[in-house]
Amino acid sequence: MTRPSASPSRVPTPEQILRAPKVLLHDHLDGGLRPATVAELAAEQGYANLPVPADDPEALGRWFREAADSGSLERYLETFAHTCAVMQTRDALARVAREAVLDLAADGVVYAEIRYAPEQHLEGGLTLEQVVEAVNDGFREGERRAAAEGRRIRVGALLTAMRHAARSLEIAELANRYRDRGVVGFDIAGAEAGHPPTRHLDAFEYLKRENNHFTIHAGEAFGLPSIWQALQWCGADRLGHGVRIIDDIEVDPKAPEGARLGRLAAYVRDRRVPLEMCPTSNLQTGAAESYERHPIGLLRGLGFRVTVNTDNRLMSGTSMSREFEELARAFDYTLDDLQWFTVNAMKSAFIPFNERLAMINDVIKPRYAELRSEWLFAGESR
Ligand SMILES: O=c1[nH]cnc2c1ncn2[C@@H]1O[C@H](CO)[C@@H](O)[C@H]1O
Ligand SMILES: [Zn+2]
Repeated sequence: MTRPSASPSRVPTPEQILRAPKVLLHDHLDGGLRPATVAELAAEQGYANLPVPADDPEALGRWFREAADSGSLERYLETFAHTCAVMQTRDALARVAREAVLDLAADGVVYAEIRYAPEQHLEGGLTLEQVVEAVNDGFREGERRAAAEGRRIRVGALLTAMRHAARSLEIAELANRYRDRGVVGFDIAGAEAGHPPTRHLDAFEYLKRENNHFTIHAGEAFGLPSIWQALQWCGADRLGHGVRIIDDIEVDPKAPEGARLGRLAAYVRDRRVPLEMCPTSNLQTGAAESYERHPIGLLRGLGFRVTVNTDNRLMSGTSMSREFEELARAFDYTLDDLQWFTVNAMKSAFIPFNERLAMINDVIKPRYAELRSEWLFAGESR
């Protein structure tokens, strides 16, 4: 049935996108600092290696975006040395965590899983446990303050192990110890080429025995073998990025669906494996050429369980709203499409099923319905 007014099927305005409830599954704590916070923490702590003088946060923000805009994941990752450097104390970690929650809430995010690697925050003498507790405290404080401002948001932590290092089992155990205390799952990140996920099999097998959840960065800088290992050897619940699954899909207008799926792509789609896609980040690391040519358009059309994410808000100068705006512009997405991405993300979250369902039915759908019905009252129908 076509709708009586063109409005609901139009590309939503930035203001509508901002107000739409959003769900974020892939966001790095050490990739989402406010530039001014990086500058202030550096000044406070006497960190002298910032690439730009600490009294110019705007230039600092620009530096992060430009340095990350490198065309390679390895160079992109070098910028994290500066954010991690100023996140080595309890107070700094709690502050960064609190601000992340407030920034997401202000952007209309209602549920987020934020990840970080505890092993990268030990230089100031904190233990792994103290790192997790500092971040948890910051998240809870952020939730309280956001609620006091009328923006309710729920946040869970994902503990990341660095794939080039050898602490993944230890971090998996840490995630398991804190699983009912703010931590909802586990991840591995870092340079992909040369560091296959199977190096960390003991960590994944441990988490499976504990009935815990994990996602794996795979199919970003490296292709199908990485995705295949993450799913079939490691047993990942979700894929971080996963964009290279496109290599197993052949576009063919004569095929029934307009494309032919290889065995792995078919498995990913048919098993409803959630793909945590991060379009802007992919443009920066060279994993995609442009928004218009980003694989998300094809994958959404083929019914993969695609979600939209920010990855690193500082390095990509982005937000959930910005990612949605770019995609809406590139693919003519309507509020229905944005709701579809959002429901996909909520279905794929690592919190209990009843809570995911309540978020979908009692928060996400009613608010999208409200947004979709606004045209009725805008005078356009008369
Ligand atoms: O897109 C990415 N691919 C792989 N690793 C990443 C990406 N973004 C951030 N990190 C890595 O994850 C660590 C913990 O948050 C960051 O310090 C960074 O090294
Ligand atoms: Zn990432």
